[in-house]
Amino acid sequence: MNNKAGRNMKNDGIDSANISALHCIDLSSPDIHTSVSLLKQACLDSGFFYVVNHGISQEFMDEVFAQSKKLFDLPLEEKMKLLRNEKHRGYTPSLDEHLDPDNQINGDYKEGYYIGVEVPEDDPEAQRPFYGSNVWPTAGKLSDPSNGIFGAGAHSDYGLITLLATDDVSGLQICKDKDAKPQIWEYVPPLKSAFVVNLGDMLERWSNGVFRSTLHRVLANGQERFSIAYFMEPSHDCLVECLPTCQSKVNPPRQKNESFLYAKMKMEYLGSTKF
Ligand SMILES: O=C(O)CCC(=O)C(=O)O
Ligand SMILES: [Fe+2]
Repeated sequence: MNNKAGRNMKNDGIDSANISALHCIDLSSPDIHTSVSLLKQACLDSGFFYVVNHGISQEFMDEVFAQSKKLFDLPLEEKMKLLRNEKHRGYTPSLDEHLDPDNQINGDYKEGYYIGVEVPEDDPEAQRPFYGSNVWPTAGKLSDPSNGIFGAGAHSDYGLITLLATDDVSGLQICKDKDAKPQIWEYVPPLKSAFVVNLGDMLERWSNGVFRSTLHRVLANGQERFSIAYFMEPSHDCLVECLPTCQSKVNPPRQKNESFLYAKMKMEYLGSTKF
């Protein structure tokens, strides 16, 4: 994903909002008990946390970001040859996506490039929604929330877990209480070599609302910004049913059991089924 903007600010633009203090899970730590308790606390609190020492080398990540920059630096007409298909794979130009229509005048200013599990065109699986072949191969705006201009509008991710790698430009914000008035947005600052991890709606649903899928958005601060998100999801047939440890007589399951595909399509097309 690429957020471009036309002018540089004199700082990184993060002085006007709170900064979120997220837990950092060190996968190389021998102290599993502490890691597990930090992880649980993060899942209960906001569903957002950092992961470090995850085994993916900085050199590899630098190379992935360099390739991403090369792709987004191509002239628009070249990128349009990779335009997203009906399976949501491929290039999404600036303003193509509209993650928060209630609060956005235009679409998201970000550009995107979506790929998923590669399924050959002649494979029966390729006919299923969201499955299929991948599409292979600027001066922008400063965000202005009061005028509905965002790099990416407010949304929560609908899958299980999202792993997000970003460059060192700030932009991601979370809102832990979506019903608060006014909403309070906190920056999640980039942390070198870490992935930002966040839980999606399906995990919130699985845990009967115990684990949190938190609203987030991206503000463009005047600098070019690159991020790469990996959305982890169960198979389409997987039944999303409330975990036994997350229900009781006084706290019965709040959602019906549904296949992941059905629940996902409902969220996509009929609006959110979040608690
Ligand atoms: O670019 C970012 O920091 C967040 C992207 C995001 O929220 C998403 O792709 O779902
Ligand atoms: Fe997201």
